[in-house]
Amino acid sequence: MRLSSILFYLQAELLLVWFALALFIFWGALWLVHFISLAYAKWRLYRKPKPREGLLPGVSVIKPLVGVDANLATNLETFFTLQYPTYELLFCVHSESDPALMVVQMLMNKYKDVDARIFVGGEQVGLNPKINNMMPAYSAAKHEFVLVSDSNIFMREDALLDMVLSMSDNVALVTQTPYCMDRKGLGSNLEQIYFGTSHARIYMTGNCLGFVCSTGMSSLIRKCALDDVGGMRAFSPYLAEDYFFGVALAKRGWLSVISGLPALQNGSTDVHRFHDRICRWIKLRVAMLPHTIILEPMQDCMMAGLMGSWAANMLFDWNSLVFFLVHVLMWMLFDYMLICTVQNGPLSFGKFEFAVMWLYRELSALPIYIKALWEPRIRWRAGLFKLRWGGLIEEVPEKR
Ligand SMILES: CCCCCCCC/C=C\CCCCCCCC(=O)N[C@@H](CO)[C@H](O)/C=C/CCCCCCCCCCCCC
Ligand SMILES: O=c1ccn([C@@H]2O[C@H](COP(=O)(O)OP(=O)(O)O[C@H]3OC[C@@H](O)[C@H](O)[C@H]3O)[C@@H](O)[C@H]2O)c(=O)[nH]1
Repeated sequence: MRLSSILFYLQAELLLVWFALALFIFWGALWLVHFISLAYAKWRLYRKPKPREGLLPGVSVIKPLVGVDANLATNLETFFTLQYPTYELLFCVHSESDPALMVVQMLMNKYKDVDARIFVGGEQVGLNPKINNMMPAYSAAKHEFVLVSDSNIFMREDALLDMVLSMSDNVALVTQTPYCMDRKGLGSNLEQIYFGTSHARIYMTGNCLGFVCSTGMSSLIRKCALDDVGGMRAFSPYLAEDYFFGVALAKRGWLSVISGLPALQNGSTDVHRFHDRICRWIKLRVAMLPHTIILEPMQDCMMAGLMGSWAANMLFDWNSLVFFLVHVLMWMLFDYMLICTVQNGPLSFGKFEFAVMWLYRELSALPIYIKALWEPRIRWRAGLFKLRWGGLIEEVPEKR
């Protein structure tokens, strides 16, 4: 063999070793994320908030609604029975014909002494339909804090108090960590496992390390701080208004924190709808934060296992199959500990069912990710959208 060929092979080998080392360090960092998320969840979730001196501030609760599902009445009723001294409920629907209106009216008749109003038709301030829907309520909100709460949220009686008590003087945004109520059905269980494991891991670590990752299904906002960055209307060019609230507030030096109680999503769902929603969220993240195009699939269990086992084999000659299997088993164990912490009580499914559904979710993560990249258009309720890099919305006209 010629000297130049030997040198070429040596250089290629060295490059591979460096590449393997980088992957191995990344794999190690993912385990650090596991530890941080578990420790942070144990520290922050379900801890008793410190009582506040003086009067509790008033809260305007904005409920954007579109249509009805089997649990809507139950979920909305929990807002009429909140244990909190001063709050108003502001229900928003796009049109007079929305069936959610009847549900709200029925509840308003049942709880006549709760301060509640309905806003119909929204205000067209931009392309984000949720913002358009909420705009009249936001303009009419009379309290110092605004709680944006999606239609599928079930509130424990003490949840609003818990959120307000998490709001200190330097904080402008308190989000409830997205999680789920115990529900029956494969779709609901998969959703609960996703939010209690993969999502919670990043949400806990992101919040612990001060990254903006606000998922706004249940978020308490200091109204003067949001007004200071342009009010709600300023975020109508974005589909992921919740994330951009967090970014804008952080730029002004405000902190975002999580509350002690997680958000209890209690909409009716199935496997198909769950996948669609995850797919839609991936499209949002890819447009807003292009670096997640590579990072996101790499931080999933299976992909991380493949990378780690190849790197460990390359660097230390360890058996790849054994490494991969131990990796998956340990990852599942850490995820189980995390979901138990977020649940703070027994799960509604057994350990074996957890293992099977967790495996299915992890194995489907990459195909769902590829599907999301394959079709960049986003269907959200009645609208069809496309996002430009940076997260700005482009409306896509429906084909007739
Ligand atoms: C060495 C470890 C590297 C880990 C990098 C992780 C990169 C992000 C990968 C996956 C994202 C997972 C999902 C996070 C939850 C987002 C849920 C969501 O999409 N919500 C949208 C709808 O409500 C919302 O509009 C968007 C919110 C923005 C999410 C931003 C996610 C970035 C989080 C960064 C945290 C990094 C923590 C690890 C640091 C070592
Ligand atoms: O056209 C719409 C669509 C949705 N909405 C409302 O927006 C809320 C969230 O809608 P969905 O439950 O369909 O969607 P998601 O749970 O995936 O929302 C999530 O992702 C997109 C972000 O903008 C949201 O803030 C976030 O909660 C609901 O309360 C829904 O009623 C509208 O008011 N109008």
